[in-house]
Amino acid sequence: MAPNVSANNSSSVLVGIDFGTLSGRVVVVRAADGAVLAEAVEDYPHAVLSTALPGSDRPLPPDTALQLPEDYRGVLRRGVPKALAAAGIGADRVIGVGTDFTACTVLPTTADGTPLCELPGFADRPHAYPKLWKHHAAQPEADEITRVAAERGEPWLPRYGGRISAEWQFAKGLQVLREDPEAYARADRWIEAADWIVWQLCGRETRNVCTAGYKGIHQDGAWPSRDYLAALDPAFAGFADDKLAFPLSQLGARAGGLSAEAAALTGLPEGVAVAVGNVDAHVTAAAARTVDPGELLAVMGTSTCHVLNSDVPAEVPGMCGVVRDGIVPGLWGYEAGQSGVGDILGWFADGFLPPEYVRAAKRAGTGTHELLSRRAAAQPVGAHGLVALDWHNGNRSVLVDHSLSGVIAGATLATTPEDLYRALVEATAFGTRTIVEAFETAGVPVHGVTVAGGLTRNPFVLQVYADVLRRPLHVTDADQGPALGSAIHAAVAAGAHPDIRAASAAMGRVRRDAVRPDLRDSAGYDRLYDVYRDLHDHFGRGGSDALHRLRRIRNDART
Ligand SMILES: Nc1ncnc2c1ncn2[C@@H]1O[C@H](COP(=O)(O)OP(=O)(O)O)[C@@H](O)[C@H]1O
Ligand SMILES: O=C(CO)[C@H](O)[C@H](O)COP(=O)(O)O
Repeated sequence: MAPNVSANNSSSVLVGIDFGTLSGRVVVVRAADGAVLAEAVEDYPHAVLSTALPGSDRPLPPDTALQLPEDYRGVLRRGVPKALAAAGIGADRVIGVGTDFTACTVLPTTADGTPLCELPGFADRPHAYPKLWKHHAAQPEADEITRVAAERGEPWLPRYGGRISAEWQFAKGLQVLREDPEAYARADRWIEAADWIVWQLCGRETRNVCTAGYKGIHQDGAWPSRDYLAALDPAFAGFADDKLAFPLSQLGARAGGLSAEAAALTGLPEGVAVAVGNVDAHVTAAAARTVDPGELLAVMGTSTCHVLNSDVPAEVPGMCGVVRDGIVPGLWGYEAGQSGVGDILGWFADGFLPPEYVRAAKRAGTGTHELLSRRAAAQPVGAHGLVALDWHNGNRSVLVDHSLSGVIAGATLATTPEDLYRALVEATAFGTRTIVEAFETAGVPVHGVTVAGGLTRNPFVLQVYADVLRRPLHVTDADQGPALGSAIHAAVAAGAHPDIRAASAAMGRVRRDAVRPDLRDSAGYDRLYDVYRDLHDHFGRGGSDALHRLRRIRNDART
């Protein structure tokens, strides 16, 4: 039964669910003003499958990153009731639910949405599982997709900065065709997890303009032509028509009502509005109030996504994509990104510290990130004599090459862990500066920079970014920015606010100018950034193919 709470009732609440890389986060939010009444985090029991499938000891190939659909359902089954209980409110006050997902996280399903990996006989086939956004094993297919598109002068290629990423739908789909043609043939649908989860909630398939545009190659109302796909592989000709095609829904629209099955799973009332699916970064623009042209949002977590609206389409070399209505209906939405940010810091802080650092952090009652940040912050800019390249998870923008890897230049016998940590933080900030400059150089103005995501909890990281960018940073005032954004979209789908802009103004939360640059430090960072640019172009633009050779040597040795 639909609840008896009207859309504009002051007691109405929304549920927003953010499906992240390792967990799902659920928030319960007041429709009137966006106040977060409660939140719950539900870890995925199987996290990321990168070494073996559950119950198997057969090693997965390098750069594989898979997940389990049942872990996503667990967030609905356990996370939603937990958040409702923590809010201490009756489920009958909920008028809508909105979701966002990492992307491109994509899975093969049957015509009724059953994931292939759940069919008898498919549990031991890696290509039957959802491929997480950071599954980078489809780089050869991505290179081929780009090369053939460039040769044929496909008109959509400049909308993707001139290169199609290994992370996106077509590269991953072509990899399945090449490596497991039976699984490819059995998949009736190839669907973003962002749309699959909405299917689980309202019992019918929908497809959103955001993932279709950025992660699929849907531009100006069309998918890539059959001719183009056949030029990649005759067996791939029907990929878009057969497995992707579906009428696209605008962001903020109502995908349907919550089904009886999903109501039983979540404890939410049957029939409440379910918002159209969305991507974690793009949905956060509503929470961060960055829905107007020129307001760049950097969602800084495991990776960083940069999203930005503009009145005009432009060709920005190395961006992920520009999509009409891709963030907010009526504007051109741009996306760029860095595939590793928090993950690079975590890789170092969790794996490479001498025991005395771990003990010192324990004694101080903090984590290793806090200890390293405090020690690194005490240094003058440049005192470590280091510059790093932030490519430990490949380069998403502006080089679009996931065969690249990390570099640290300048290490000596005097280099300390806090020096290295600082150099890695700076490298990620330089990566963001490279992206901001690419937008501006291409004629897409960046008036302001807002940051969101888990890394905003680290004041040292924020200060480095403000100094490197020479700009004040606005900081999203919500612990779970994407989940709040999803709740805002749910409010629009439920009719509590007329559109995303109005809902963002009423429910979004941001601290303007929360971090100001120290321009003396900016001058020091400019000198380091010059070195970063040199190394970036040397290793990333053909000066040396050392990183590609190392990747080949690694893959040969492992196979
Ligand atoms: N204090 C910290 N400073 C910098 N990075 C951190 C800190 N704590 C955790 N991280 C990193 O932040 C990332 C998690 O970010 P978060 O936004 O919470 O998740 P997600 O990107 O999955 O949404 C991890 O990669 C982790 O290594
Ligand atoms: O590319 C994306 C969005 O377009 C991914 O969802 C994102 O990079 C992964 O997000 P997170 O770092 O927050 O886990």
